[in-house]
Amino acid sequence: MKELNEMQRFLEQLVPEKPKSTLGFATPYPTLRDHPLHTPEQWLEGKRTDDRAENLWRINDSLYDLTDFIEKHPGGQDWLKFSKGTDITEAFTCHHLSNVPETIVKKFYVREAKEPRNTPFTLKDDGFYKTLKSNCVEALKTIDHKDDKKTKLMADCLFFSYLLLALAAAYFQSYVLGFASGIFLSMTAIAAHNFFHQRDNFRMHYFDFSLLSSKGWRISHVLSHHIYTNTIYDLEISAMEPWFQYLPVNKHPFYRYISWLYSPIVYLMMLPASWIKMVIQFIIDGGKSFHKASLLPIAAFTLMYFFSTGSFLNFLLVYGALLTGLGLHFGFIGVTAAHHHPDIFHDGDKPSKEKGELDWGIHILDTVMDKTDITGNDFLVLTTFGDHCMHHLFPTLDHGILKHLYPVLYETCKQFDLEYRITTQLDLMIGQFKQLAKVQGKLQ
Ligand code: HEM
Repeated sequence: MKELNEMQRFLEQLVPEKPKSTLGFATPYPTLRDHPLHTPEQWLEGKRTDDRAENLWRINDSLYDLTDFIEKHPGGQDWLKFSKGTDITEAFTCHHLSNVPETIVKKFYVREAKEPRNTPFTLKDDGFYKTLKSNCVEALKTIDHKDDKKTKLMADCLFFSYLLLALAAAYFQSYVLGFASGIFLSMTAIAAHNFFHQRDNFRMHYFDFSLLSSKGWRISHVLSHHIYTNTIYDLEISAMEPWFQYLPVNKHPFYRYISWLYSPIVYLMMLPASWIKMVIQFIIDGGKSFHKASLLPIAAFTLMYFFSTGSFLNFLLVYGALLTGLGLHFGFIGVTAAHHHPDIFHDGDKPSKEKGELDWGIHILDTVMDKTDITGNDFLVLTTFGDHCMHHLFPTLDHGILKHLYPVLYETCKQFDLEYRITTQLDLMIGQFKQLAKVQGKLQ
């Protein structure tokens, strides 16, 4: 009995503390944030409840009915279907570099919103982000765009290398080849991330082979993580809880330090768990969120089995080696990409505010650190989430183009007296572990 009580006390201590935002969202705790499934669809459902968009699309304080534009949207239908009933101000501003969308959207104006926005972010015409954007648009006129062809070629080569290695692994029953194909699949998926940010294209579906979903990531990564980076509204933060707790709250030492040891296990489980959660979500919503691309990993699995020369059990072990290479590589590169370090803002830290307001672009500068040893190498940039600061600020720009815009970023930061930060991959790796152990927000 005494042992049972002690066990219960221990388990109670493991329940994570609810994080509090220091940014000032009007709805201080996101609806459905702690649902155990953490699916992208649930995140959207919570956002619809919190965003005060009155079942329409909200940009600043105006409401629009874009129903008739969904099928005409040049970026693809997903974006407008997903975002119905939400505030799309930041997403709308950072996804378009031309003025055309601003002109078109006026046709769909309905009325002003009843309540102020839920967000602490601003996007003023003379603020940092919009100034940077117009400087970048000017610079883009003189930039040679051939580098995006190189990016496409690299993504295609990575995909075919993964496929060849996977088939060879099945044919020769080789765990080493299986593991190597998993690493190539992870690099393919990271490269494909460049493409699901853009208008619909076939390369975005390379991502789906990794058991992750390009459609799901357009919500969890593009609409959640990119806009609400490192805040309580960032699904890439909440979906990792309780195992990885990056926000500075009171945490049990188990999560602070033992997470350093169990990290590789979480990396291994992350992708299969995400695929299973996606299937559960299909069941919950009666197939509404189903999309054909989620069958691609099954097709690849079947093709591998077709090439397999050994027993089914042996084939499963080879496939397990592929999943091991995939999970370890993707997990490690993902968590050390750019966002987790004690010097990087996490909700609970003191934000840098400009005249009491937080320009969204400044929030991105606060939550990203680039990597000195990656930048300048097109292949590494594409396969390790490199040039991440510019990518967050202009997500539809191809990764091959981003490097040309850094001089504009340095100049605009100087103009606004802001700091652009860059460090080494090793520092980010160590910093990620330190951030997991961090319990107190940096308030100075
Ligand atoms: C959640 C909000 C939105 C997102 C995430 C989004 C995303 C995108 C993306 C990814 C592209 C392709 C960009 C490229 O490949 O260069 C695009 C293009 C475009 N979108 Fe949207 N969009 C959104 C809302 C809207 C709205 C409300 C309108 C207008 C009513 C609009 C009009 C356009 C137009 C005209 C283009 C063609 C490119 C351009 O002229 O900039 N979008 N959008």
